[in-house]
Amino acid sequence: MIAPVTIESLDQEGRGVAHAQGKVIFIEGALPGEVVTYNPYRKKSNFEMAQVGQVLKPAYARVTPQCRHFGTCGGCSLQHMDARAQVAAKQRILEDNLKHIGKVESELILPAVYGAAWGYRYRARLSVRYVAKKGGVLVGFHEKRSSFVADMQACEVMPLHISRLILPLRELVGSLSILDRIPQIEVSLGEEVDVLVLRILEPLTSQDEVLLTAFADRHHIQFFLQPEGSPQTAYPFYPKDAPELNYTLPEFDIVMPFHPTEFTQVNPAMNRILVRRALNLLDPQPGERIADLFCGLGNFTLPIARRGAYVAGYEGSAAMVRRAGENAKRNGLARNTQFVEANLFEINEAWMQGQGYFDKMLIDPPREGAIAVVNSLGEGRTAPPRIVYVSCNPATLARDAGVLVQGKGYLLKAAGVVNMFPHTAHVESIALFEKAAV
Ligand SMILES: C[S@@+](CC[C@H](N)C(=O)[O-])C[C@H]1O[C@@H](n2cnc3c(N)ncnc32)[C@H](O)[C@@H]1O
Ligand code: SF4
Repeated sequence: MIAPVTIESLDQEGRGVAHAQGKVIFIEGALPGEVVTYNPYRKKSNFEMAQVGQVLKPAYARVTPQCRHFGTCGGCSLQHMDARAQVAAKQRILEDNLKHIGKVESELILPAVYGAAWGYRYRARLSVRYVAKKGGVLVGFHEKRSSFVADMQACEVMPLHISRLILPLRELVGSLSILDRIPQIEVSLGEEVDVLVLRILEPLTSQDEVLLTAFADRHHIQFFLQPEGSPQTAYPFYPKDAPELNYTLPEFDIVMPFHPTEFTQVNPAMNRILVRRALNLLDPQPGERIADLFCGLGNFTLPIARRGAYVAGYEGSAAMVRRAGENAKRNGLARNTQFVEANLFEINEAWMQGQGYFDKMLIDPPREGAIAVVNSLGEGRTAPPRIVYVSCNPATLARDAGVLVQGKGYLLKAAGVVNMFPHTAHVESIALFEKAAV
């Protein structure tokens, strides 16, 4: 029998970490401080992956998971932990990454930002699969460590009215002629309309169209269809005259229209707080020239411009660059913004110098981080005195922080987490860097 272990910490996937017989054991479902038994499902010479067995001494933070699919569905990994304790654990993950990967410490730890723990998820990519054995169609996230679609009936992290659509959607797809040719439904919720993008590998029949139309009317949603590979090709199917898909940032008087397959932050309530915090740290002033790198549809660019600064937004997707330009116009901010298409993973110092001097810079990269960006910053006066870095991956933030602090003469003034993805292991964080006085 395997001896019980004491859990020392949480890893980046939300697993408990313990040591036994010279190996590191990563245990799903175990929390720091707990004494547990475990069942290994993968054994290597220096580590094991395991599922929790018995919890012999539970942590104070242990709670009963709210969702009946927790444990099977791969969408959440921390529902057995109190939501506030999750944030504290994520803060620790951020600090540990900064210390061990970046070899830096933040002068100030920003208080963590909390929001609603349930019903926050306004974007989701649901897989669809016809499973004869289950007697019909499944619509849901993948099961943990598997390509099977979970037999989901409701989802607690999605808004209730959308969670309630899961069973009707299963029935709807099951009644279509192409029930085994619909691999995915993308959920994209706005303030005035809820969109479901149906990926279809074969054309619909006229009877299918009648069924979709009736479903949209009954449940007050808009269907988009995506017959080809590229998400940008998705087009409104029914109703064609639905209100536009958008989110708003009332504090900055901004309306942000978007296409249902374009990147937007999954948690719009938290996004408002994230933008406010980023702007407070950046403190843009009229007359300043600011860069917004990985700007997407202008989520930070337009609020910065609203404060009177001139902002250059840089983004890799041509469609998003177009969208950001349209959004700037729409909000009366075209005159103090410019958007540039650039692959920011492949820039160098000469490119950065060619963009001219920036007083400040905001960086919000994908999980890979922004190593080329930080390496491209000059060491002298050409580098912006202040950088706000928004990150969805503490490991790459820590790596880039190491370059900024050890290689480019910045100080890490503040860092903290924003609880953008409750019950998942994802950590959203924000950091402020300033040039050390010379
Ligand atoms: C985390 S999102 C942030 C978007 C935006 N700041 C927001 O808050 O909505 C990262 C953005 O980086 C863009 N991106 C991904 N790879 C890129 C690359 N190599 N060069 C430039 N932009 C890239 C994506 O298209 C996406 O818009
Ligand atoms: S993603 Fe939804 S269905 Fe899956 S465990 Fe989380 S709340 Fe439950």
